[in-house]
Amino acid sequence: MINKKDIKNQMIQAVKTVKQTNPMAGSITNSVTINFVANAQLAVGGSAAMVYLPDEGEFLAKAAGATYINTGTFLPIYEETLLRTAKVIRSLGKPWVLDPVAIGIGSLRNQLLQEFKEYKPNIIRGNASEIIALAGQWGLDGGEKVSNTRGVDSTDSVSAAKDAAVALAKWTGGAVAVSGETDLITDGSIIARSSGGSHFMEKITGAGCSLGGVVAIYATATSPFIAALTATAVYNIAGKRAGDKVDGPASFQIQFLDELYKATADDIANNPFELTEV
Ligand SMILES: Nc1ncnc2c1ncn2[C@@H]1O[C@H](COP(=O)(O)OP(=O)(O)O)[C@@H](O)[C@H]1O
Ligand SMILES: Cc1ncsc1CCOP(=O)(O)O
Ligand SMILES: [Mg+2]
Repeated sequence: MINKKDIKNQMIQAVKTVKQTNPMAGSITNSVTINFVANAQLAVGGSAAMVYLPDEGEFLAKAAGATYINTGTFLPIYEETLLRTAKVIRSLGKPWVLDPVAIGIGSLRNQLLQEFKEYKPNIIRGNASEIIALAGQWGLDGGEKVSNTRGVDSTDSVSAAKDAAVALAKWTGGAVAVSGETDLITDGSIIARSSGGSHFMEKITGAGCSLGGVVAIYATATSPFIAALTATAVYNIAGKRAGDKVDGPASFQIQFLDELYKATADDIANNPFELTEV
């Protein structure tokens, strides 16, 4: 039986722990939004560190409470960096978040995303098209073998990605977060739908990437499902508040970081979400 009150209490605990302990999550992420990812992680109370090289990825995997891997832009060195980092994470049993940005573009990205199937990321975060494409590439229910991703933006609805998200969560034993106007988070048996945010989130680059980085910060302090739900909730409340105050994307980006910083544990747990069983 799902207990919403218990879930809210766990969210509150996760937010407070992060604000009190300033946990570090390491990131290997794309060069487009790397600065925004770090700023968002700091705004919620975490500590950020970004690297590109193999031994530095291994170092952060050991030093950090969780790791964020985002496949948005590739360099040849990533073949070595991503696999060596993932091996260390797995050997230590630490949580990590995969954001399969731009799945379907290029051979190295697709080869590494295939190899990650056996590394079972604790949290997979992506937009609907990326989640459907990853489930398809991994041969799981709800996926499409031919990726509909047009680049980095989604061409599918969040509800169309439900079966793919559930299948991915069952495969990893962790959680999956699908972003969009209403976000869907699942651990394979419970589905949470979190609402809020702003249409301006589609008009800035890095809303999704930075959400993934913030999921990694909360994953240092709580379970994959609560981490994904808490990060999604803070994005929805901060996005709503920022969107109500501004009239364009540039000021939205600035205001959004302020609202991420200002959101309290109660604000975040009280952002609307619905729970159902799979
Ligand atoms: N139309 C929208 N209305 C409200 N929030 C949105 C909307 N589109 C995206 N978001 C929010 O923006 C963040 C990033 O989601 P999304 O744009 O789907 O990711 P990506 O940037 O990876 O494609 C999430 O917090 C999501 O809830
Ligand atoms: C535009 C772009 N190109 C490669 S990665 C990237 C950023 C994608 O960011 P997000 O998925 O958060 O919109
Ligand atoms: Mg994205």
